[in-house]
Amino acid sequence: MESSLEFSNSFTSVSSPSARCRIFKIIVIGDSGVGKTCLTYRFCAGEFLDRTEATIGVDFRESLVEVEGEKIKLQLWDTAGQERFRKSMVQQYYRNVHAVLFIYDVTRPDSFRGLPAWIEECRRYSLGQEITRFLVGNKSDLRDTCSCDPRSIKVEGQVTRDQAQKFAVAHGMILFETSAKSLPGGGGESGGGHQDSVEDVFMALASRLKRQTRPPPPVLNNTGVSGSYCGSYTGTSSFRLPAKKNPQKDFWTCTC
Ligand SMILES: Nc1nc2c(ncn2[C@@H]2O[C@H](COP(=O)(O)OP(=O)(O)OP(=O)(O)O)[C@@H](O)[C@H]2O)c(=O)[nH]1
Repeated sequence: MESSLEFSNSFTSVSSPSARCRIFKIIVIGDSGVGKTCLTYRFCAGEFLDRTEATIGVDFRESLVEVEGEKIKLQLWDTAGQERFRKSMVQQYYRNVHAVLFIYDVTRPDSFRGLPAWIEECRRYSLGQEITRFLVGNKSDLRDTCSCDPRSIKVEGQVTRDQAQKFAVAHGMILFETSAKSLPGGGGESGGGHQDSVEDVFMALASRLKRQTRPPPPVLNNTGVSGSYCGSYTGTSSFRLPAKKNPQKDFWTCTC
């Protein structure tokens, strides 16, 4: 059967013949509706995506960032939270991953309680604590304002930073609380607690990945677009994975 590659993009591409960059594959996972699409879109497109539909399969976004003079490409795999939209694709998600972002919604404890299942799924695909893992509580703009110290008071119906921090430590993750909706610089403090910007989260991730000394596993070029889009761009795009397997290529570095 021929590959059924569907690809549409909204990249703005500035070619840069001499630039070399490392590419890191990051999968973004968590329950449906926690804001995976909004977070990745916010980082890549710089704005809040007002209307979203449940992701089917995977959406694919990329952003080229610069960390201490080195260009790094973050390839974000925004995966479907709903089981029925994941199914046959799951194996592809977990191949050659450099980092995992576990997302929950700070206003939905059920999405926090769902995290062990996502960790277990990662473990089944051999992604353990040796992989860079960030825990991201999203929708902090919706956190109830409370004059009390949010680290010690459990706000009914919400996941406190303290709970999340304990979970993060127990699972070798770094915790961020953020909002895909908040305006940059608007509301750094939410409910008396600290709120990270979406940019902070992804730049911290890029920094962390940059420091990786050993070459990460190669990124599978499922889309066939990585090579052709190596350059200076950020963008957002969706694709369906090919129906048949593509040969793996080493995209540890690319010459644009
Ligand atoms: N207030 C607020 N709403 C948000 C935020 N992030 C996402 N949302 C809303 O939450 C809903 C779900 O967001 P999505 O980004 O589609 O969630 P998802 O995790 O990608 O969902 P699936 O694709 O089903 O896995 C949408 O209505 C968004 O507008 C946020 O930071 N703050």
